[in-house]
Amino acid sequence: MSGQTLYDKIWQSHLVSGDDEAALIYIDRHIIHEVTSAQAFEGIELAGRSIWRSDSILATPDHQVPTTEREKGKAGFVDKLALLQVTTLDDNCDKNNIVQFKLNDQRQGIVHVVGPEQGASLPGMTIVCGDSHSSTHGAFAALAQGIGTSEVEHVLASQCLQQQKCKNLRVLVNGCLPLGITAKDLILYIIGKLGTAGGTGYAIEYAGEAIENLSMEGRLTVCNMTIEAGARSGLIAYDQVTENYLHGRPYAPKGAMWDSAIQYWRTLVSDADAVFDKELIIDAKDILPQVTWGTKPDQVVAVTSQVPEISSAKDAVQQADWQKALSYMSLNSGTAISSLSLDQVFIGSCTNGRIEDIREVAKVVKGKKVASTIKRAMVVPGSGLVKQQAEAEGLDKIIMAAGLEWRFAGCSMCNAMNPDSLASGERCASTSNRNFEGRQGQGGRTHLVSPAMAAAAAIAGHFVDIRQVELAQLEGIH
Ligand SMILES: CC(C)[C@H](C(=O)O)[C@@H](O)C(=O)O
Ligand code: SF4
Repeated sequence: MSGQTLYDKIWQSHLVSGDDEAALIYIDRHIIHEVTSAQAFEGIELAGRSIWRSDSILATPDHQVPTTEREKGKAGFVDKLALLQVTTLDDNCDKNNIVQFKLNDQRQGIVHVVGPEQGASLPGMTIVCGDSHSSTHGAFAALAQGIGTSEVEHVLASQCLQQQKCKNLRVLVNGCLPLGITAKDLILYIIGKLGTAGGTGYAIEYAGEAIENLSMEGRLTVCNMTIEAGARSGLIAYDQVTENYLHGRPYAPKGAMWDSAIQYWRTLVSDADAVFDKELIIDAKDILPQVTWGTKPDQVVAVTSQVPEISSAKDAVQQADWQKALSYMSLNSGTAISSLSLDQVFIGSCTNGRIEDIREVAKVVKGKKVASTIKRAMVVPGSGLVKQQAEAEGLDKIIMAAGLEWRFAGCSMCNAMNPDSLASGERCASTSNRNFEGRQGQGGRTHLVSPAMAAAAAIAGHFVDIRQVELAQLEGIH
């Protein structure tokens, strides 16, 4: 018999009953936010049930919170429906003894930034959240996935989830990422290769030298966008990087508990003889800075290339798809990506709202000014603690001196469920994860990029090859 994959190991240790087709798995950690939990709590109440394990739940409001004037608290909400959602989350958490980092708590932030930074997302855990980007937490060698509101209710009531087992897909990234190429470029490149449905039915394990060399933040970025390739879960093996990151975090085990936890965590790797159902092998040195041109995350090219020719699409279906995307994005085939001028720049989200991302941005914009043609460029930390850390390092000052706005934590313009959005027709360089039609505001046009690429675009007013910027910076130092 061959060895087990990391996914198989966690699956097996959480299997309560059933088989691969219809299983019941136990859930260790449940993270909730204001958008997808209200109806679940209501369902529980109507059925006369109670919450099975309140201490497995961590809550924070993120999607609908305004990112300005946080000092006003709830009086800062213009949208009364958004306020009702946040207040309902407060009520549900208070009533059920659920830990919540409320609006004015320094620890508030985007669920997928908060869980990891608190050490609430731990290796070997099954982690769910009523949110599609829950795959993020799999970076800790955990089985993490997004669930729907009815499943949120199921987990609240029973601590279990009904599941069909996934097949195993390994994405092996050999070699080292070249200068200027980040985890974001890597995952956009992978999605470009896999396609938005390439991961459907699979749990993806990312492995190889380039993955091992990523920081925990970078790994979170990679796992975050797994859902954009159609897979619900993305995982990365446990190693020293994972261990160093978790040590001392508020929710991580302490003392003797830590010592025994790491003994178990160190087994959370795929066995050398594990068999994967499918494999994608990538050479890290082939990756250039990525920019999406269309309305799906797999419609992506290198910053050095052009908007593709329709005739190069693989079939008639894709041709029609590309045509539609070009028309929505107001682009012509053959246009150089670097010639696209931008109206707005958004830096933040659960993909790229962590401290390392903000450091990258500060490095690029330091001593420079946002181009006069850019209407607005904003940096939105993924959590209050990221904001606090950035301010302690003086990054906010550098960012504001360059003319970018410095906001309070939340999802912000990632999906515009709050006051931050694009106006119709505006073109935006965004560090978020989705470029769907209307995602950042009705008629808005989104190009997904890395934080450094977004920052460089804010300064230039159009896309530039970050490798040139970084080379110039290096030459400036010598
Ligand atoms: C609001 C929520 C259900 C949604 C999701 O699950 O993805 C959001 O986070 C998003 O990214 O669009
Ligand atoms: S930052 Fe964006 S992708 Fe992440 S949870 Fe919020 S809306 Fe969803």
